[in-house]
Amino acid sequence: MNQDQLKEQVGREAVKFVEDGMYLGLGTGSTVRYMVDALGERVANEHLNLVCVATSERTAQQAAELGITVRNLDDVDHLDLTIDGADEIDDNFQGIKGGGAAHLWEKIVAINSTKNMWIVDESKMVHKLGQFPLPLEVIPFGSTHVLKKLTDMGLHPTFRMTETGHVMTDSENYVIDLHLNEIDHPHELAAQLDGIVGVVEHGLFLDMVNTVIVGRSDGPEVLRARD
Ligand SMILES: O=C(CO)[C@H](O)[C@H](O)COP(=O)(O)O
Repeated sequence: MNQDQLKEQVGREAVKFVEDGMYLGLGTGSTVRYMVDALGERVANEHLNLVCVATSERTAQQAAELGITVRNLDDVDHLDLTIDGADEIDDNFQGIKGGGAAHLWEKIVAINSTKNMWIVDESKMVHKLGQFPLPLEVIPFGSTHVLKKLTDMGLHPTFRMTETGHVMTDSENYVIDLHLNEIDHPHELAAQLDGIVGVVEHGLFLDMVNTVIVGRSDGPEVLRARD
């Protein structure tokens, strides 16, 4: 099975956990895209009553086009479950997210969700975080000074760019990626990054996920991370 097939496999597996009446958070990314397609099929075929909150404009649009009810986070009082992708998950179920520049909204939705599930192909499972560049969402105003500070801290930052300029998030902020190779102490790094004025949010998602579904050639593996 290739990577796309594994992503589709976990996307389809994840929607089996969705129950009628749920308030559901929808993540962002290519794996989530398959999940939302599968969710749309269930909504259409089984007439499920769901209320969904999306973590990006992209996901909101896809879901709405499939006839899934999408509301703003501020218009719901709770979320039962959020299903999202991830860029890396380590042996302790700590994660890096933000490859799709959506980690700010993803983290806000995640912390307001009773349960969180991540769906990944097996290439995302690592022993130690850090091979994947760690994304930060930063306020454009003064961001070159934030970049310099991060450089001085030895964190090897680069702005995430397109051919035409800065990658912009849905909140119209920039993204800086930290090229770290290895993150020995994720909690300490998270605390350091939380203290930098101008950094809105980082892509370390620590102690957050309850269930991980890993796509493997011999079938999806469901891992329980925490209650
Ligand atoms: O954090 C994310 C977006 O900000 C995504 O969940 C993450 O990048 C995984 O994406 P994909 O499923 O396309 O590999």
